[in-house]
Amino acid sequence: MPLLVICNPVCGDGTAKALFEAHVLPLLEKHGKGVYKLVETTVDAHAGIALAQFLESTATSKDQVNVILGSGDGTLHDIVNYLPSIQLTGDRAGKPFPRIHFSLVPCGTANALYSSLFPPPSSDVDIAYRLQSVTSFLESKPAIPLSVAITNLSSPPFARKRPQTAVSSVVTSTALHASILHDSEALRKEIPSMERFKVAARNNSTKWYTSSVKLLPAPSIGVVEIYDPTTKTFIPHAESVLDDPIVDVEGPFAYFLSTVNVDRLEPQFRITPLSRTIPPSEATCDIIILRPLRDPSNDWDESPEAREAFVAKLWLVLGGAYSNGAHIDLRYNEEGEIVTEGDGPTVVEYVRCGGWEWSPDDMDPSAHFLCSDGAIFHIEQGGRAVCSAATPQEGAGFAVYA
Ligand SMILES: Nc1ncnc2c1ncn2[C@@H]1O[C@H](COP(=O)(O)OP(=O)(O)OP(=O)(O)O)[C@@H](O)[C@H]1O
Repeated sequence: MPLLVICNPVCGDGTAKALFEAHVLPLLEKHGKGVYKLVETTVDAHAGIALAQFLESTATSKDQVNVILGSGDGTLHDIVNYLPSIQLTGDRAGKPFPRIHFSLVPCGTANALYSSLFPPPSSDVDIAYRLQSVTSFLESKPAIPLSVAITNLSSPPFARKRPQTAVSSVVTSTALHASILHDSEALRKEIPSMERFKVAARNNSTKWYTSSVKLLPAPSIGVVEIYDPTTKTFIPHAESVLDDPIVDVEGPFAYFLSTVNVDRLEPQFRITPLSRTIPPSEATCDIIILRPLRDPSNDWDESPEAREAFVAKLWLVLGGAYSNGAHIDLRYNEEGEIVTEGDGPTVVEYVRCGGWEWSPDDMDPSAHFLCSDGAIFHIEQGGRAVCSAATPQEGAGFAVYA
């Protein structure tokens, strides 16, 4: 079975190539795994094109295809977006794509998927930690199918345009997370370090995002589920029943972030922790929603003062994600203080469902950003984003050694 190695030399701290030369390639050789082709990506989005060319040049192979991928999440994103958008030519023309099995070597900045599959013991990780997915491949362990979240960004009906599609294997977000990713890119020249994310977060901390949201059930469950901190389980959402399962959620929103496959976006930032501790039985989106007007101390007040007052609560929630996902159990007391006990309203709504729709208010430009695995998209005026989770069929799609 031919083996393709793809390495992004510019991801993370730029040491992927050295890591491959010193450790990954010798390990493959030691196990008799001849590398059919070694690709160092030379430009943005190169990985998907290289994999498509590889598939076309190995058309006789009926087996699954194995790829060793040295990168962060963005390079995987390039692949999962490019392949479904093309038709293979040559001997593969008209034939279905084979299943593609990835062995991940974490070389990026955040490595959300890898650190979700292999939670790091501490912030200091050694070579053995980084070679676990390759080792699983070498030990012929089964690969886990990757779910994807497919988001269609549609224009207003009168525009008569095809929707734009974004495929995520990690995160799809709007509101604060999308704004941080958007603004930090603009700050890259001025602040090349990771500090730019902190600056972008501070600059956006008082923003609330106006949008209408619909939560859609996963087909086999039939209703939208919500996490209940009392029972520590997902229960049917109070507004979702089998014959009327769609839940309408009104903003404003401070945070709206949806994941597939991962419980964290960085090694210690467990934003959707239950995707690991209560794994879903089918492809679902785990969504964290923070709506400031749920705060009992807020009397439907959207003034600048109310937004300023909420910032400390926002940081408490995000701090909880850094404390092993503790934010999902936080509640408000009657005074609107955030507490860890009692039976007050939960601070975040942690939803598990089949998909969602985000229809931003035309008057709120910041609500029009959407982030798909770090790539930023813009929802047109009058348009909306519709996201649904999907799992590949047997023998197709993407899988990863874990
Ligand atoms: N030679 C190259 N020059 C410039 N960009 C590249 C090159 N090769 C790949 N890229 C781009 O680099 C981007 C970032 O890669 P990736 O996300 O894998 O690393 P990261 O951002 O450091 O990690 P993470 O996503 O885990 O935070 C990808 O979008 C990819 O298209």
